Amino acid sequence: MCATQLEDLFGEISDDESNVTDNEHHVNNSRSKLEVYEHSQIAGLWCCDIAVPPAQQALLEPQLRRFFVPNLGQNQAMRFGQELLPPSHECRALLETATAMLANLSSEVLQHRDPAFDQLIANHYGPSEGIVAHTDLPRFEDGIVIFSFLSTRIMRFVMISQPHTQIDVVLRPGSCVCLSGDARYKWTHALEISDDLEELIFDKNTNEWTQFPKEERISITLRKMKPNQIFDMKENVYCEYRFTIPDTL
Ligand SMILES: O=C(O)CCC(=O)C(=O)O
Ligand SMILES: [Fe+2]
Repeated sequence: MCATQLEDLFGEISDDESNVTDNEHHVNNSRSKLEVYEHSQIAGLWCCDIAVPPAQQALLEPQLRRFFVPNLGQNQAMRFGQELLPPSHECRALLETATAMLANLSSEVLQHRDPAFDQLIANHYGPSEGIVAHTDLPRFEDGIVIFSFLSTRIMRFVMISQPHTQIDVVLRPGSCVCLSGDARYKWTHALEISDDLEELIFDKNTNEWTQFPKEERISITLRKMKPNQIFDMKENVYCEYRFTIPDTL
């Protein structure tokens, strides 16, 4: 997708790099004009702070909420195949952005895979909910894209070979990360499960710690299954990790 097409979908996308620190490996992704950078400490973690501009977040919110039935405790939904999201303008743009994130990866195969994604997991978190440390299952290809909505949360990455190496990545509403290579296979990722009502986040622009209230959060994770994996899904052996609400996986 070219820049103009993405701008048609999402409106004008800023090229302003002024609030980005020097130690991040920057890529001016000419294909999409998304401002994408590789995390300075986690190889293969590609970040985009403004993947979904605020106006589009507002339009997407009611569409994403349809994945969940909160009063039945249904806080997760999975989709497989070609129709992962509702056929709306905003959802199409979301998928295009996710696909554009793959363009940063070094593997040509990952950059051009078709379909780019055939599995979606939508997660709804309350303030005390999270997800335990895990790596995504080997049945998924490399190149996993996670969008964040509604509130800011910290995703903690831990290097598997050196568990004391822990890096907190701030996931703001409208941001997106792509896990590939080391970030996908050599680090676990988690969202803290605790009754704390706030999270402390280090703001690299001001060099100060800020407290963020933990609020409702929705994430959309897009992945591509490895060949011959769909059948296994039906055997209900999908996940090795659990939410705080039992029986969701
Ligand atoms: O909800 C998120 O931000 C992360 C979800 C995740 O890691 C997963 O479903 O494997
Ligand atoms: Fe994950």
